[in-house]
Amino acid sequence: MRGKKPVSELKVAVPAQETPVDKFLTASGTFKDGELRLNQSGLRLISEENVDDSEETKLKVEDVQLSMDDLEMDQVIGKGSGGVVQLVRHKWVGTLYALKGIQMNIQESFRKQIVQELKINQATQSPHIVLCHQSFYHNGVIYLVLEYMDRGSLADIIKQVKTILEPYLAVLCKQLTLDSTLIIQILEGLLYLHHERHVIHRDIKPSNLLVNRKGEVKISDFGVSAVLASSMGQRDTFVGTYNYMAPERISGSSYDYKSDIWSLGLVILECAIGRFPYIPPEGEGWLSFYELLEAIVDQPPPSAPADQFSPEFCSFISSCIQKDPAERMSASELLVSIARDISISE
Ligand SMILES: Nc1ncnc2c1ncn2[C@@H]1O[C@H](COP(=O)(O)OP(=O)(O)OP(=O)(O)O)[C@@H](O)[C@H]1O
Repeated sequence: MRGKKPVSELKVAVPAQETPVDKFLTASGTFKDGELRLNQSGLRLISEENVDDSEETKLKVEDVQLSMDDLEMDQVIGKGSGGVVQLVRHKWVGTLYALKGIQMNIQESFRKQIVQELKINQATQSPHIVLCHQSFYHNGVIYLVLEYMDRGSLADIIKQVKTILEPYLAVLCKQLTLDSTLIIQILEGLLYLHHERHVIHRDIKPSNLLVNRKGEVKISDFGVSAVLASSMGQRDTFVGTYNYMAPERISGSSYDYKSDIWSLGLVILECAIGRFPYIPPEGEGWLSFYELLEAIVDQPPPSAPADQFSPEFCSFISSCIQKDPAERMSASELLVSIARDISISE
């Protein structure tokens, strides 16, 4: 291809950090330097005589290793047990990312090893999983450069709207296209993790289900906690909330993909009724968090109130929240059953 240079020959005159962005960006937001064009859609080489717009000539900005110097902090958008999540902007290209910092009090060599493992783990490609573009290590903190989900998490949404209406949650909604419903999107994400990546997420909860303005719902934190735990030789040490954990995990039995389905059922029920489905004994709060765990293991599972929700929705919830994993449906079985319900209703 005429005019196309190997990437290794690229010479980019990087402006000094103090230089204002508008000195090297055109009004349309394109950075120009000789044959180089850098804009919202990525990095391109353009021969003066032969402008080739084919996909092959495009290099995404995420294909080049990012560092802290490339990113401009905007604001803190969340806080997890590992550290804060900040909204950041790529200084040259303007793309927004969620930058998650994980502070770990472990040896530097260990942290570098974890970043290496995370890079291998970045192969995830599913429209239903939050993309981790890159990871790097900076000043004692491991940073993940994540796809920015601009409507935050389901936890944030539940706080704002109290309940999410069944038509949006459920499947039998004529106004919405099939794949726009929340349940189907999460199930597709789980199907990908379980069947293609052969991993259990282990931490499905409202704050790990992120939403964007296009109405897409994606599963986040996939692999990150698993990689961090395994890198530290603590695969079974769980940090986070136990509220959504399946009974077989709480009681220390062996568990499989179905444990994610239990968590999904509880999350969807919580979205529908506007509160965590397990309620403490009348007039009391949970005396301790062990009481809640005991209730999950010993009590009958919660269900969707039949007088408020459709039989299909109630049956979906009960197919997920079965205490015996053998009785619980898998992601693929749930998707098949939803498709069957839809075809019957049409
Ligand atoms: N990619 C993202 N886009 C937009 N907001 C995000 C993104 N990732 C995380 N957040 C926000 O940051 C919050 C904290 O996320 P984080 O993953 O650090 O912790 P968590 O899942 O809430 O808790 P834990 O660390 O216990 O798992 C989320 O609830 C969400 O509001």
